[in-house]
Amino acid sequence: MESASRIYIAGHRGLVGSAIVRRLAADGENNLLLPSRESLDLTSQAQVERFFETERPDQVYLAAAKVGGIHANDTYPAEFIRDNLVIQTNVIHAAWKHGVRKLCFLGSSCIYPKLAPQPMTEDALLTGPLEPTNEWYAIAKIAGIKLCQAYRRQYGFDAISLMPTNLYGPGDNFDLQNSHVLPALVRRFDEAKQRGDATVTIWGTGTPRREFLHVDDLADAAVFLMRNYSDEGIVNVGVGEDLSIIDLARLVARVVGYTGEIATDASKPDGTPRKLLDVSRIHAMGWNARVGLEEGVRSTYDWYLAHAADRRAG
Ligand SMILES: NC(=O)C1=CN([C@@H]2O[C@H](COP(=O)(O)OP(=O)(O)OC[C@H]3O[C@@H](n4cnc5c(N)ncnc54)[C@H](OP(=O)(O)O)[C@@H]3O)[C@@H](O)[C@H]2O)C=CC1
Ligand SMILES: C[C@H]1O[C@H](OP(=O)(O)OP(=O)(O)OC[C@H]2O[C@@H](n3cnc4c(=O)[nH]c(N)nc43)[C@H](O)[C@@H]2O)[C@@H](O)[C@@H](O)C1=O
Repeated sequence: MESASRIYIAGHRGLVGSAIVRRLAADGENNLLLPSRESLDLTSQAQVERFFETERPDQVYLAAAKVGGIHANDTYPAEFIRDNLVIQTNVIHAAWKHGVRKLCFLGSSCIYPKLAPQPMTEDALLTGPLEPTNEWYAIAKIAGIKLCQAYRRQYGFDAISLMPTNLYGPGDNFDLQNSHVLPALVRRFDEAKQRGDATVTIWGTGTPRREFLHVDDLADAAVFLMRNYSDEGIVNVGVGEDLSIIDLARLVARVVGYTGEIATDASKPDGTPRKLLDVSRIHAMGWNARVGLEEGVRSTYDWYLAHAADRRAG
């Protein structure tokens, strides 16, 4: 039987979108709208309007965005601010206009000030200057939060905003230049092991601290909040624990089986010194992350190995 709710997952081929599809499918949701990128370019207002008018989704998970790690954010500031502003404005407006019942917007922990007190509570938003390497992306994400809040206040549109910490898992981007640190290190250590390299050099000083959430936990939180939360306040989604980048590198090296040296390269940017979310708000609602970091890195490495041949072919 077809589920009653028509659910559109924007960005369903990406890390987060594909995890939300898996999570909803596991619950028996089989009325998912998954248009191809070729048939629906979300930067085109006309295409977005036509899609919503024709398909009439009931719910929307907005997981389509221009996304990347520290180097990509710093190198393509125009694309990061423009694409994200345009995609989210097109989708949020069309969703409201065509009667969507509920929308989930995904922000990021980088919306908080560079030197926000740790762990960062939701109230830290707009209390200080942003981290320069990703301020373009962060400004777009803050505008997305404000769009959701404004459409709720003026039109009563039920749009909620989640702030995930750094994510990883199956379906991640393993590009050496443009990805986030965790997938980059998985690939770097795996390739170094294959070649028998004596040293792997990671970017920056290794001292910044980051928090990592498995994408299946994020998808679970997004579905949980869509079912149980309806307010304008943003909600942090993380594990509430962080580690230094050098310790992450040691963990990934151990999982991959790389036994050489690990060096640091201080000429590369560190980014924000620490980014740890205060997750007491979502814990108080009854949600907790489940996947431990080592277990998550192991399963991500397995996924990477199973798909490395596809990547080489592509
Ligand atoms: N990854 C992370 O660590 C974090 C991610 N987030 C947020 O989660 C959300 C999803 O990120 P993530 O899954 O990692 O990113 P990915 O890059 O893995 O996926 C992004 C998706 O958006 C789609 N997309 C991009 N531009 C367009 C467009 N113009 N038209 C249609 N589709 C488009 C891509 O399509 P295609 O597959 O065709 O390229 C892809 O499926 C984003 O809002 C991001 O900001 C928040 C915190 C951390
Ligand atoms: C999710 C989040 O992601 C980004 O912020 P970030 O956390 O700084 O990003 P990152 O994962 O790329 O790096 C984390 C740390 O790790 C170090 N590092 C070491 N070696 C590699 C390496 O090989 N690749 C990368 N990418 N980083 C490396 C790197 O120097 C930095 O100190 C933003 O785009 C932001 O917009 C955002 O939302």
